[in-house]
Amino acid sequence: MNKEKEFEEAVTKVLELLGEDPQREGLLKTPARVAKALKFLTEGYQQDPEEILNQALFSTSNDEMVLVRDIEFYSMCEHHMLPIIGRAHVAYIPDGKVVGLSKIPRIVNVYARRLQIQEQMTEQIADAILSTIKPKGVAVVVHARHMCMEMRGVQKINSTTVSSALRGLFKSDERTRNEFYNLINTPTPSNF
Ligand SMILES: Nc1nc2c(ncn2[C@@H]2O[C@H](COP(=O)(O)OP(=O)(O)OP(=O)(O)O)[C@@H](O)[C@H]2O)c(=O)[nH]1
Ligand SMILES: [Zn+2]
Repeated sequence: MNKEKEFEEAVTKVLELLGEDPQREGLLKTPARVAKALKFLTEGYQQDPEEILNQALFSTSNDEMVLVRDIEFYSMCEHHMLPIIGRAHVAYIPDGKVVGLSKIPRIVNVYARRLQIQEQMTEQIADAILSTIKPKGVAVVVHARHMCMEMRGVQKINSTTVSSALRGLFKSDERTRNEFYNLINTPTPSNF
Protein backbone atom coordinates (compact mmCIF):
# COMPACT_ATOMS: atom_id res chain seq x y z
CA MET A 1 0.00 0.00 0.00
CA ASN A 2 1.36 3.45 -0.80
CA LYS A 3 1.89 5.97 1.97
CA GLU A 4 -1.01 8.21 0.94
CA LYS A 5 -3.51 5.32 1.08
CA GLU A 6 -2.12 4.26 4.44
CA PHE A 7 -2.55 7.80 5.75
CA GLU A 8 -6.14 7.99 4.50
CA GLU A 9 -6.98 4.68 6.13
CA ALA A 10 -5.60 5.94 9.45
CA VAL A 11 -7.81 9.04 9.25
CA THR A 12 -10.81 6.88 8.34
CA LYS A 13 -10.09 4.83 11.47
CA VAL A 14 -9.97 7.99 13.61
CA LEU A 15 -13.34 9.06 12.18
CA GLU A 16 -14.81 5.68 13.05
CA LEU A 17 -13.38 5.86 16.58
CA LEU A 18 -15.05 9.26 16.96
CA GLY A 19 -18.37 7.56 16.23
CA GLU A 20 -18.65 9.08 12.77
CA ASP A 21 -19.69 7.38 9.55
CA PRO A 22 -16.76 7.85 7.13
CA GLN A 23 -19.09 6.85 4.28
CA ARG A 24 -21.49 9.76 4.70
CA GLU A 25 -21.31 12.29 1.91
CA GLY A 26 -19.66 15.12 3.84
CA LEU A 27 -16.82 12.89 5.01
CA LEU A 28 -16.05 10.94 1.85
CA LYS A 29 -13.10 13.09 0.87
CA THR A 30 -12.08 14.00 4.42
CA PRO A 31 -9.30 11.41 4.85
CA ALA A 32 -7.62 12.63 1.65
CA ARG A 33 -8.05 16.28 2.68
CA VAL A 34 -6.65 15.67 6.17
CA ALA A 35 -3.68 13.78 4.74
CA LYS A 36 -2.96 16.64 2.33
CA ALA A 37 -3.37 19.33 5.01
CA LEU A 38 -1.11 17.54 7.50
CA LYS A 39 1.49 16.98 4.82
CA PHE A 40 1.55 20.71 4.11
CA LEU A 41 1.60 21.65 7.80
CA THR A 42 4.62 19.41 8.41
CA GLU A 43 6.53 20.05 5.19
CA GLY A 44 9.36 21.54 7.27
CA TYR A 45 10.63 17.99 7.83
CA GLN A 46 11.54 17.86 4.14
CA GLN A 47 13.38 21.19 4.14
CA ASP A 48 16.97 21.99 4.98
CA PRO A 49 17.33 25.39 6.69
CA GLU A 50 21.06 25.72 5.90
CA GLU A 51 20.41 25.12 2.22
CA ILE A 52 17.74 27.86 2.23
CA LEU A 53 20.01 30.39 3.96
CA ASN A 54 22.96 29.54 1.71
CA GLN A 55 20.86 30.36 -1.38
CA ALA A 56 21.24 34.08 -0.69
CA LEU A 57 24.29 35.04 1.35
CA PHE A 58 25.86 38.37 0.42
CA SER A 59 29.12 40.00 1.54
CA THR A 60 28.76 43.23 3.47
CA SER A 61 30.76 45.67 5.57
CA ASN A 62 27.60 46.63 7.47
CA ASP A 63 27.62 45.63 11.10
CA GLU A 64 24.36 47.19 12.24
CA MET A 65 21.43 45.16 13.49
CA VAL A 66 19.06 43.65 10.92
CA LEU A 67 15.61 42.88 12.29
CA VAL A 68 12.67 41.18 10.60
CA ARG A 69 9.78 41.40 12.99
CA ASP A 70 6.16 40.29 13.19
CA ILE A 71 6.69 37.17 11.11
CA GLU A 72 3.40 35.32 11.54
CA PHE A 73 3.50 31.55 11.65
CA TYR A 74 1.31 28.52 12.25
CA SER A 75 2.72 25.46 13.92
CA MET A 76 1.39 22.42 15.80
CA CYS A 77 2.31 21.34 19.31
CA GLU A 78 3.93 17.96 19.53
CA HIS A 79 1.85 16.98 22.54
CA HIS A 80 -1.67 17.41 21.18
CA MET A 81 -1.10 18.19 17.48
CA LEU A 82 -3.18 21.33 17.96
CA PRO A 83 -2.28 24.69 16.41
CA ILE A 84 0.27 27.12 17.77
CA ILE A 85 -0.39 30.54 16.25
CA GLY A 86 2.28 33.15 16.65
CA ARG A 87 4.69 35.82 15.57
CA ALA A 88 8.45 35.67 15.50
CA HIS A 89 10.94 38.54 15.64
CA VAL A 90 14.38 37.67 14.31
CA ALA A 91 17.46 39.90 14.48
CA TYR A 92 21.14 39.48 13.81
CA ILE A 93 24.28 41.61 13.65
CA PRO A 94 26.26 40.80 10.49
CA ASP A 95 29.90 39.91 10.57
CA GLY A 96 30.82 40.13 6.89
CA LYS A 97 27.66 38.47 5.56
CA VAL A 98 23.96 39.26 5.26
CA VAL A 99 21.24 36.91 4.12
CA GLY A 100 18.40 37.62 1.65
CA LEU A 101 15.58 39.02 3.79
CA SER A 102 12.94 36.58 2.56
CA LYS A 103 15.04 33.70 3.82
CA ILE A 104 14.37 34.66 7.42
CA PRO A 105 10.58 34.06 7.32
CA ARG A 106 11.37 30.95 5.26
CA ILE A 107 13.51 29.62 8.12
CA VAL A 108 10.69 30.38 10.57
CA ASN A 109 8.36 28.31 8.36
CA VAL A 110 10.83 25.41 8.13
CA TYR A 111 10.76 24.99 11.89
CA ALA A 112 7.10 25.99 12.41
CA ARG A 113 5.93 23.36 9.93
CA ARG A 114 6.93 20.49 12.16
CA LEU A 115 5.49 19.15 15.40
CA GLN A 116 6.97 21.54 17.88
CA ILE A 117 7.36 22.97 21.31
CA GLN A 118 7.73 26.72 21.24
CA GLU A 119 11.03 26.94 23.12
CA GLN A 120 12.69 24.41 20.82
CA MET A 121 11.47 26.17 17.68
CA THR A 122 12.81 29.50 19.01
CA GLU A 123 16.26 28.00 19.61
CA GLN A 124 16.34 26.16 16.30
CA ILE A 125 15.72 29.38 14.36
CA ALA A 126 18.51 31.16 16.26
CA ASP A 127 20.98 28.30 15.83
CA ALA A 128 20.33 27.87 12.08
CA ILE A 129 21.14 31.56 11.57
CA LEU A 130 24.15 31.37 13.87
CA SER A 131 25.74 28.40 12.13
CA THR A 132 25.11 29.60 8.57
CA ILE A 133 25.51 33.39 8.57
CA LYS A 134 28.00 33.35 11.44
CA PRO A 135 26.93 36.78 12.70
CA LYS A 136 28.14 38.66 15.78
CA GLY A 137 24.84 37.86 17.45
CA VAL A 138 21.33 36.51 16.90
CA ALA A 139 18.10 37.17 18.79
CA VAL A 140 14.79 35.42 18.30
CA VAL A 141 11.63 36.24 20.25
CA VAL A 142 8.44 34.28 19.68
CA HIS A 143 4.96 35.21 20.93
CA ALA A 144 2.39 32.48 20.51
CA ARG A 145 -1.06 31.23 21.41
CA HIS A 146 -1.41 27.52 22.03
CA MET A 147 -4.75 26.05 21.06
CA CYS A 148 -4.13 23.14 23.44
CA MET A 149 -4.33 25.72 26.24
CA GLU A 150 -7.32 27.53 24.75
CA MET A 151 -9.68 25.04 23.08
CA ARG A 152 -9.13 22.35 25.71
CA GLY A 153 -7.15 21.64 28.88
CA VAL A 154 -6.70 24.71 31.02
CA GLN A 155 -8.81 26.86 28.59
CA LYS A 156 -7.05 30.19 29.01
CA ILE A 157 -7.89 32.19 25.91
CA ASN A 158 -6.03 35.39 26.76
CA SER A 159 -2.65 34.01 27.65
CA THR A 160 0.28 34.18 25.27
CA THR A 161 3.61 32.47 25.68
CA VAL A 162 6.83 34.38 25.03
CA SER A 163 10.12 32.61 24.42
CA SER A 164 13.50 33.96 23.43
CA ALA A 165 16.87 32.73 22.24
CA LEU A 166 19.80 35.15 22.49
CA ARG A 167 23.22 34.39 21.08
CA GLY A 168 26.54 36.31 20.90
CA LEU A 169 26.31 40.09 21.36
CA PHE A 170 22.60 39.92 22.21
CA LYS A 171 23.48 37.84 25.23
CA SER A 172 26.70 39.57 26.29
CA ASP A 173 25.91 43.21 25.55
CA GLU A 174 23.03 44.85 27.38
CA ARG A 175 22.84 47.84 25.01
CA THR A 176 22.41 45.58 21.98
CA ARG A 177 19.77 43.56 23.77
CA ASN A 178 17.89 46.67 24.86
CA GLU A 179 17.99 48.11 21.33
CA PHE A 180 16.47 44.86 20.07
CA TYR A 181 13.69 44.83 22.67
CA ASN A 182 12.94 48.51 21.99
CA LEU A 183 12.72 47.86 18.24
CA ILE A 184 10.38 44.90 18.56
CA ASN A 185 8.16 46.85 20.93
CA THR A 186 7.94 50.02 18.81
CA PRO A 187 4.51 50.15 17.17
CA THR A 188 4.46 50.16 13.36
CA PRO A 189 3.63 53.75 12.23
CA SER A 190 -0.08 54.10 11.40
CA ASN A 191 0.69 55.59 7.95
CA PHE A 192 2.99 52.68 7.03
N1 LIG B 1 6.99 23.92 27.31
C1 LIG B 1 6.02 23.76 26.41
N2 LIG B 1 4.93 23.07 26.76
C2 LIG B 1 3.95 22.96 25.85
C3 LIG B 1 4.01 23.49 24.57
N3 LIG B 1 2.87 23.19 23.91
C4 LIG B 1 2.12 22.48 24.78
N4 LIG B 1 2.76 22.33 25.96
C5 LIG B 1 2.39 21.67 27.22
O1 LIG B 1 2.69 20.31 27.23
C6 LIG B 1 2.10 19.77 28.40
C7 LIG B 1 1.72 18.32 28.22
O2 LIG B 1 1.30 17.95 29.51
P1 LIG B 1 0.50 16.63 29.89
O3 LIG B 1 0.11 16.72 31.34
O4 LIG B 1 1.26 15.45 29.43
O5 LIG B 1 -0.76 16.75 28.93
P2 LIG B 1 -2.27 17.09 29.28
O6 LIG B 1 -2.82 16.13 30.28
O7 LIG B 1 -3.02 17.17 27.99
O8 LIG B 1 -2.12 18.50 29.99
P3 LIG B 1 -3.09 19.78 30.07
O9 LIG B 1 -2.86 20.58 28.82
O10 LIG B 1 -2.65 20.50 31.31
O11 LIG B 1 -4.52 19.27 30.15
C8 LIG B 1 0.95 20.70 28.73
O12 LIG B 1 1.29 21.35 29.95
C9 LIG B 1 0.94 21.71 27.57
O13 LIG B 1 0.50 23.00 27.97
C10 LIG B 1 5.19 24.20 24.23
O14 LIG B 1 5.36 24.71 23.12
N5 LIG B 1 6.15 24.33 25.19
ZN1 LIG C 1 -0.29 20.99 23.14
